[in-house]
Amino acid sequence: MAPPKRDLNPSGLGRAIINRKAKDAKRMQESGLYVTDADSTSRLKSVTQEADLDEFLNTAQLAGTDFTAERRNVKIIQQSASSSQNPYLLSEQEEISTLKKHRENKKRLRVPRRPAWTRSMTPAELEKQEKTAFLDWRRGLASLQEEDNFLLTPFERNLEVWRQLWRVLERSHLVVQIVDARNPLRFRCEDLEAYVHDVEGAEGESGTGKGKRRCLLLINKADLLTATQRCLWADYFDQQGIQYAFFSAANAAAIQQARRDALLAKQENPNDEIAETEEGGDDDEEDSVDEGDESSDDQSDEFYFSAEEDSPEGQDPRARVLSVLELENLFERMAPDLSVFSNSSGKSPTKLVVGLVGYPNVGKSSTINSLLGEKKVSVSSTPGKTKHFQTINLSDSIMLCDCPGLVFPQFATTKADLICDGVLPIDQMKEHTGPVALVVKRIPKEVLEATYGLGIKVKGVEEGGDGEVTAENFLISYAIARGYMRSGQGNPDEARSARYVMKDYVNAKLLYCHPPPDISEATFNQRTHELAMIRFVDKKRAPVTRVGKGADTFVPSDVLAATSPGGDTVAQPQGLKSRALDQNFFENNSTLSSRPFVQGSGGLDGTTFSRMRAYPHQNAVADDGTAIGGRRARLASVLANQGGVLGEGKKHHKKMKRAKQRSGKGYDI
Ligand SMILES: Nc1nc2c(ncn2[C@@H]2O[C@H](COP(=O)(O)OP(=O)(O)OP(=O)(O)O)[C@@H](O)[C@H]2O)c(=O)[nH]1
Repeated sequence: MAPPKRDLNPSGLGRAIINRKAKDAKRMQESGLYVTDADSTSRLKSVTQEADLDEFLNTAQLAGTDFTAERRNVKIIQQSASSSQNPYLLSEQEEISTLKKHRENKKRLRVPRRPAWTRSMTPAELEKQEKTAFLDWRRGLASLQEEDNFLLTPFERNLEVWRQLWRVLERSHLVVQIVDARNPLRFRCEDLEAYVHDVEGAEGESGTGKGKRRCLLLINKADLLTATQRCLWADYFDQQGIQYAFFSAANAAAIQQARRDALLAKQENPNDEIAETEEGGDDDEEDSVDEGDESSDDQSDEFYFSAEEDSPEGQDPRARVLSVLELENLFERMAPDLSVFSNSSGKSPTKLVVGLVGYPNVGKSSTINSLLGEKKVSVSSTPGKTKHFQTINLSDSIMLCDCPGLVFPQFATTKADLICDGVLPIDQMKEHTGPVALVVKRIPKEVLEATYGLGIKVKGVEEGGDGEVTAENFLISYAIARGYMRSGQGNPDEARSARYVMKDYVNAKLLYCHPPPDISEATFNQRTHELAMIRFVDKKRAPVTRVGKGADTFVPSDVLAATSPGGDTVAQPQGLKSRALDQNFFENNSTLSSRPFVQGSGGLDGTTFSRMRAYPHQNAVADDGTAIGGRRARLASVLANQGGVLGEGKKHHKKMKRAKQRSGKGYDI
């Protein structure tokens, strides 16, 4: 008898393992991780946050040696004792002591230096030397983080990106550090300025220009500051002996666009008189819009302040927002003598090279585009768009050198702060209460309400609150006004709302500017908030508000809210009458309490709202509180549409049997 045939099932375990291995290898190749000889594009991927395993493997790879892994000790993070204090933020006292520690340890934060090299070195030797120096640098920062418990910015961890910076610095004669005007000190890297003075010449021209390079701090997005704020910053930078200039790439681009439009109109109607706009004119009027400009959903492209330009502060030349021509002239004025950069054969550079460096998203590409007067460098609101340094001829005498955006190693107080500054990406935000708590602390309630057309209910002392807006009650009001509900019980989706709010904050729709040290935050931002109120004065308010979290605390606006003189519906503290009304409503309509409140006319067909009818695909909760889903939910939705009732179990619905009808007599209905 022939032996039984072996089962040659091609989809067996062996094949599954092979497939999985092939897939994993492909994924790793595509992600640029776990490969030792990656191509140039994946090597240039900016790495600012690494998972523990990635960090471990990358360190091992940089070291190029054997390693032993040590299990880390578990750290227990204690929550703050005070209940009103957000555990993800620092208390006032903690913040003071943390900032003091930062000042004391400032010198330990360094930009990685390119090790000295000679032409006689082989590429392999050079590579090894750079990797070793880089690894030492990373070890120093790791000790700051782990042994001294400092929180650092998610600094760039890819050696290849730092190499780009080294090349830009070597080529440049003037290094322009671009910072965001809303928080210049967050984005200014002091050690970079120190490094610029140590940089040797390019391409092995050792010694050329060492100590001769110049630095300029370009405060971009200056349209977001008032003239008074710019003056206060000017005072601070003057005291510190820092060379600075205010610029607004957005304003410059808007002026250029207006000029192009005017030219186009002139070409179409040659007989029309068109007022010329002077580039680099003496007044700031041209780069301004009316304060009461129509509010829009994306205000990041607009520029804000104009009225103050006529004030004494507006006349202060130090606070002036430079035009494109003025900036170009400033580059030339600040340029060092180029003959000191002459190479070994005595040849001096013919063009001034201006290096532009800074954090991602501070507006380097926008600044270059405005200098060029046309789109040459792609601009994006996603940080890290510029990947490779580029050189661009600005004129016969100036060449620009654009560096990829780099997160420098700097101290931070909390992760929430880093999200607010746009340094940590919002889409990867895992905890939203900290950043939003900072937003509600920085932006007054009236401004939040005016910006979004909301009425935010705050808890008074008798309700267990402190009368201040919390992240939670702001997000709930926002979610309800926008209709952002979580599937399931229909509770407000705070996490989703937080993402939108944080994007508005980072894009300056919710505007807050950090003051120079020792200046009160509230005083510094007072005018900014007043202007925001003017901008959003006509915004309509949402007619719904809430008093607490969860379906059982949702109440219709007409029960809780009082109508303001302007006709808007705003929340008022609950009076006795309202409380009695509430009690009556919830106690006598207990079945209603498990239903979400929906603004407008009840159900989709104008009748009472039924989640089954509105969202038959979603999980639902039966009256007894048990979850119903899948087939049962679908069935329930059909029944609800037919006016039927969901029974106890499956059996009851097998056939629509005629059930015994009760007269209702004997029941107390
Ligand atoms: N309000 C205002 N927004 C600006 C200004 N300059 C740039 N922005 C905005 O800031 C964002 C980032 O601008 P980019 O020019 O792409 O920034 P970048 O520094 O080149 O970014 P990377 O390519 O990531 O390094 C964009 O949304 C710009 O519209 C400005 O002067 N004022």
